[in-house]
Amino acid sequence: MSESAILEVNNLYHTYMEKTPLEYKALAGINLQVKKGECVAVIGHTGSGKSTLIQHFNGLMRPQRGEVLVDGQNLSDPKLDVKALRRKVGLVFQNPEDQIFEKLIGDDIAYGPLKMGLPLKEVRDRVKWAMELVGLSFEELKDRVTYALSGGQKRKVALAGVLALKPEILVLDEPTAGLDPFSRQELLDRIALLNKQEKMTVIFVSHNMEEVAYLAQRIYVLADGKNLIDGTPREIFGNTEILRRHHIAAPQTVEILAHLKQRGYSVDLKAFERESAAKEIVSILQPFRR
Ligand SMILES: Nc1ncnc2c1ncn2[C@@H]1O[C@H](COP(=O)(O)OP(=O)(O)OP(=O)(O)O)[C@@H](O)[C@H]1O
Repeated sequence: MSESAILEVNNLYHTYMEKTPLEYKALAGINLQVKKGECVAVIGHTGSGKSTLIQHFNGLMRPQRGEVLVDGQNLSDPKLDVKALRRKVGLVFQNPEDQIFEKLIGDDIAYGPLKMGLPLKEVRDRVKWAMELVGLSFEELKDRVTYALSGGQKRKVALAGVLALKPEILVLDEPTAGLDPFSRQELLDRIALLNKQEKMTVIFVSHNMEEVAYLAQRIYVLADGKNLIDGTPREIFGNTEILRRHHIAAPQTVEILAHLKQRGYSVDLKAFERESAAKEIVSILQPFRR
């Protein structure tokens, strides 16, 4: 394990339904390294293996070949303490319904901390902390039933349930899928806060390049269960050749800057962050003449 990596994947393979007519190679030699405190996005076309990969991070799937190391611990170790691993690596599924089991919101979020054997006072404090972190009012919502929640609220409850375990690494599969633009931005801001203020390492899967550009410090691009490329958002989104060759959708700002460049304007394609892109656009406007 390299010194600063909190999570490392070396040459990981996974084949579904092996040795049956439905055999499918979902991962075919993936390598990935995430440093403590980083926010990393995993992108790639549908079926490229993203969800299969991240389910290895908390021991939900075990390596068939290759290895996954979390904080130096090899997840193939037969003596692996899965409970301790799941406290360290919190995985929020694509579909929140898959991880909400209790009738009341407060009970659902308290489930993990109670299973950890924490004292009731600490459980209550954690539930309150996690709910407020994701923007759910503890007093108003703790006794409300989970089945009556909207899709966005369910997503927040599922996230709070994982956060209540205070994981060091937060893994999110399509965190904002199905949310309206306001709730999406709100949740992205909460995730950014967890990464920056709480120093949580964040790994997320997304098809939404605006959200990848907004959150990620580094991006891994997968295709057919293999690594295609990885780099900073500037390296990936600023390289139209890479984007075109690998059919990666670009954030809107990159599209606008690329159109301007095609028309002969001198703009920096790497300036894709909203404020930098706005500056690039303003810089090419003709001076105002009376
Ligand atoms: N339980 C399973 N049994 C058989 N094949 C599976 C199973 N789960 C996934 N696959 C296949 O493995 C491949 C990778 O699936 P995976 O869900 O990891 O892709 P993904 O990149 O997360 O896709 P998406 O972006 O659509 O969520 C897909 O072709 C999928 O059909």
